[in-house]
Amino acid sequence: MAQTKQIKRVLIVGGGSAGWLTACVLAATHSHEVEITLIESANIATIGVGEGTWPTMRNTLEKIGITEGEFIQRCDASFKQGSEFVNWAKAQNHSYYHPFSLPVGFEQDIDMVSPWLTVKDKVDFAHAVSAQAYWCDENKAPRLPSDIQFAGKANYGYHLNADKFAKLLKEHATERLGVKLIVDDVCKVLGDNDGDILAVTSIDHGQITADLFIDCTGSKSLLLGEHFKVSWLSQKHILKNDSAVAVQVMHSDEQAKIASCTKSTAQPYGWIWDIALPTRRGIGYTFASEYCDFDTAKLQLANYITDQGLEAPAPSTFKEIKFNPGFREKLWHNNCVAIGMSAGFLEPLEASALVMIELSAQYLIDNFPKTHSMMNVVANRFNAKFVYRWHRIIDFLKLHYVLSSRDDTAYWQTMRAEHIPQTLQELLLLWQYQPPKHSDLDHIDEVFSAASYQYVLFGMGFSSTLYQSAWSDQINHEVINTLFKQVTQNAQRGLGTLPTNRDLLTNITKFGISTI
Ligand SMILES: Cc1cc2nc3c(=O)[nH]c(=O)nc-3n(C[C@H](O)[C@H](O)[C@H](O)COP(=O)(O)OP(=O)(O)OC[C@H]3O[C@@H](n4cnc5c(N)ncnc54)[C@H](O)[C@@H]3O)c2cc1C
Repeated sequence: MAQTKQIKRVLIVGGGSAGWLTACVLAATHSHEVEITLIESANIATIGVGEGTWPTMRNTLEKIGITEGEFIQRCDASFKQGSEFVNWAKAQNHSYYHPFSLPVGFEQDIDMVSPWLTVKDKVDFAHAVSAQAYWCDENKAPRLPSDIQFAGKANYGYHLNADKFAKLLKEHATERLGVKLIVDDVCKVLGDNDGDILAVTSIDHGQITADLFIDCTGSKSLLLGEHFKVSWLSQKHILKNDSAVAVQVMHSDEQAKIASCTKSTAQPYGWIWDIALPTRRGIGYTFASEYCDFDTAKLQLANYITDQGLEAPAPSTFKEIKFNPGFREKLWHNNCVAIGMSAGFLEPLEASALVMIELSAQYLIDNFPKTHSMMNVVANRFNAKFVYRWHRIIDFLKLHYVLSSRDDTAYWQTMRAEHIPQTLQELLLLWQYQPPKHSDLDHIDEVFSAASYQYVLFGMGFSSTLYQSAWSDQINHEVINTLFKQVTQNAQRGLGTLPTNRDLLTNITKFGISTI
């Protein structure tokens, strides 16, 4: 392709959450300058899981023009305020929150960790620094019925039905944003003389040409993986989970509580996610096949479900999923960029996959290549940024295992002790002397901020006697005590005024959400 050739036609291959989210984001901002086509197969299923989002999804929905009311109603969605981790630090009677809102004082760079350590036996870290922890205890929604769309009393994301979400995005992209849809199977990828992709060949539509190709074909990665042979960097030595069983479970009754955080409960060979939607719960066990087979995992999952007072569904409805945790050595090669599972996937912990799709799509629209020569520069910068991000996600996920004192199986012993990335080892050493702060991480737009590290570190029971001297010498006690008090006052106010997730969602079904 000539270096000055303009990029006018984009072909997105694959219509899962990655394909349709990317199509919407791109079309909402660039449809006047580029023609956007998406090809999806009617025969190859989407992965059909991925039901927890980050708060970034509010911004994404607003940007692409889907109202919050429509999204909630169409996707069977509920409000998510963070994650609860049960029995990760030890095998029994332990839980902590990683809420989405920042710890009080964090934005002002006030160290709340050192003073909290002096009272840590009375209150856990999340409840000391975030009202959101109290609201999660009571399954509260993060917003009032009168709040305008996408606004709330705390930072929040969503739980959703993945199939319904992809359907809504598809409808929005094709009916409102002008994305052209081709339903067909891609059977071949054709290269040109410069090594770029010239076209994909599909069974019924023949050759489909474009200037830029976006590989959203999931773990198949037809373009970047199969055609360009860009290596998959497996991270299984660090994060051993490579399998999952997922199932949909009915609520015990129509008025059952809808938890406002993802509940992640550690198991002998992995962990179980539990996501409550208005009509059902999505529950699954992700585990390491090196230590556990599907039958054992299904049994442990069924036990979890019945322990929750729910009826275990028929064994035939348990969906088996296999994946190889990792990411591609490059995410953008020549005129092809991979977004979604084709680019990478580590494991469901902390729901970092959809947000990587949102970040990739955002980067693409912020730096949309106008010509082929610009594309080379954008590709290099994209690769540097996203390879860095994959490494930081690995660090953060590994942190959850490294800090565990579970000793019940070889799985936990290995996950805790082996193959800890050097960057994480250094941070853990640093944090023995000082609590995590913004400047400990290299980028201003880190996927996981120092606040998230604080929640997980201190939720898991990490402690240091070295911080306390700093607190007693330097910190203004009055300011700190006022901030701690602010948290409990805010928590009490919210407990008195915020509806439960269930009540708010019922209200939204009847009255919608104000858009102005
Ligand atoms: C167990 C598990 C739990 C997860 N939980 C979460 C979570 O809570 N939060 C989160 O953010 N993420 C989660 N994820 C990740 C999330 O599911 C994915 O990132 C997301 O669904 C995007 O998938 P995708 O669109 O890349 O791939 P897919 O959904 O697999 O879509 C691939 C698309 O490519 C099409 N395709 C493939 N081959 C061809 C062909 N030859 N021709 C035409 N089309 C083709 C398919 O038809 C399909 O439309 C989870 C993943 C797993 C495995």
